[in-house]
Amino acid sequence: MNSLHDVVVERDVVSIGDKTYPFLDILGVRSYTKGVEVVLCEKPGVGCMGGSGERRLRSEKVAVEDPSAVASEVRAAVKAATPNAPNRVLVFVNPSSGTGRASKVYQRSVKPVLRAAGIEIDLVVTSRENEAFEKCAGGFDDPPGGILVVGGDGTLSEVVRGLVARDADLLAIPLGHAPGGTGNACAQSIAHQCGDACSGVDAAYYVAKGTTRPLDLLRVELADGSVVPSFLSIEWAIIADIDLGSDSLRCLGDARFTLAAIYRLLCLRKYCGTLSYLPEEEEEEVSREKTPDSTSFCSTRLPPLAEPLPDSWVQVEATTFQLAMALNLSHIDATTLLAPRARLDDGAIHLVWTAEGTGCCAALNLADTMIKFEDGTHIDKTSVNTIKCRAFRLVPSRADTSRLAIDGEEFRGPSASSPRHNITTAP
Ligand SMILES: Nc1ncnc2c1ncn2[C@@H]1O[C@H](COP(=O)(O)OP(=O)(O)OP(=O)(O)O)[C@@H](O)[C@H]1O
Repeated sequence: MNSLHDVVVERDVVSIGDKTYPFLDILGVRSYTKGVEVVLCEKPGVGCMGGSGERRLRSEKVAVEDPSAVASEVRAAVKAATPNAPNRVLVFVNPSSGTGRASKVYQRSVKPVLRAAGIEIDLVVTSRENEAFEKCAGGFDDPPGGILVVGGDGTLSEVVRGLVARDADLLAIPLGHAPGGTGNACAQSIAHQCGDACSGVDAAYYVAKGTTRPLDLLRVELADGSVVPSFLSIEWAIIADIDLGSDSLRCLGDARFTLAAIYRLLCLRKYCGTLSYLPEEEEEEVSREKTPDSTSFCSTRLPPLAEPLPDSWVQVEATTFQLAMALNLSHIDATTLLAPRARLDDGAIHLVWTAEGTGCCAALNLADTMIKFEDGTHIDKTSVNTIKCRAFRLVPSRADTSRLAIDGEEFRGPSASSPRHNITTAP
């Protein structure tokens, strides 16, 4: 039997000898004396087509007459089936993420997948805060075919901000997030929407295959005139206090959020300000000033912060809040499904707020709301308001000392003067 008979290429599958594999499951193939070894990355039990279990790496040997000819033919067929697969990927590993979890995820899951796919790895193990930001903001002589963050949302946020600071066109480089942090909201939201497992192997697999999905980016204008990109969330009120206030408990992993939530519920406070939004159907107002030759992130315009909002905006009646946050993605960590209807590229901001009072009843109701975050059923409660909008403006009252987090990182505005935040989507 010659090599041509050893390989039969069809639309979605390739047969080697007496074995048949979907192209999408094959990461690589190498020849040895008596045959070829096929490296596969499959969903357990069901091949590449279904199931939500974590993908697994395995290899299989198949005896063939002309191993090197068969290996080259299969490689060429796989390449043709995945034309966007990158040759080189920049990988950021934050060794401090998730109390050291990221380094293990890189060694055990990410590196073996990228290596098996024959992808060159430019590895940056961050040694301090802002290193990923500076590396991306510095630009690339030879831009990588993809960037994979092995860490948490904070490291991913540094990469996004760095790319935007350098040149918003760099956002065209595919980004991946291998969950190595504490919250891993981005990886979890992608897995939730795609019906996949939230795992390092899955994230590396999609980067290796060049499989992408568009993701909206929010443009946040702060009172000091700065503009910050956001892919995940804008937190204010109790959630910001829980998230930022538990930073010193990072060593506890996920448990830090539970402890901080209990403390905040026991010492419930009011958060004062005004919240206005541009309803989802008012799309034109945000998009009409986009110029055709620049990216939407840079060109989207909102009413200046010093100016009143047009009539098409809706002002929320309440002026004291407990919960008030905006989501671009469904999750804010692995188990908090705050915006169950959010899709990666729906062009909408999902606002969630409650405006109860203080005291025991309010605390118990809020505790019940937070328990329901796990499966997203909080949106069925009458005390929880959820709105899909195109843009919103948050103006904390002058006396309000609430913290503001963008993608989980604290941003301090010049709160003494005019603490306003103007936020829009740039899908
Ligand atoms: N070597 C390092 N030592 C300490 N901090 C670092 C280092 N490298 C990066 N950082 C900083 O660590 C911060 C937190 O990292 P990251 O968000 O990845 O992990 P996490 O907080 O555990 O996860 P999550 O944000 O998903 O909850 C980042 O904002 C980054 O600036």
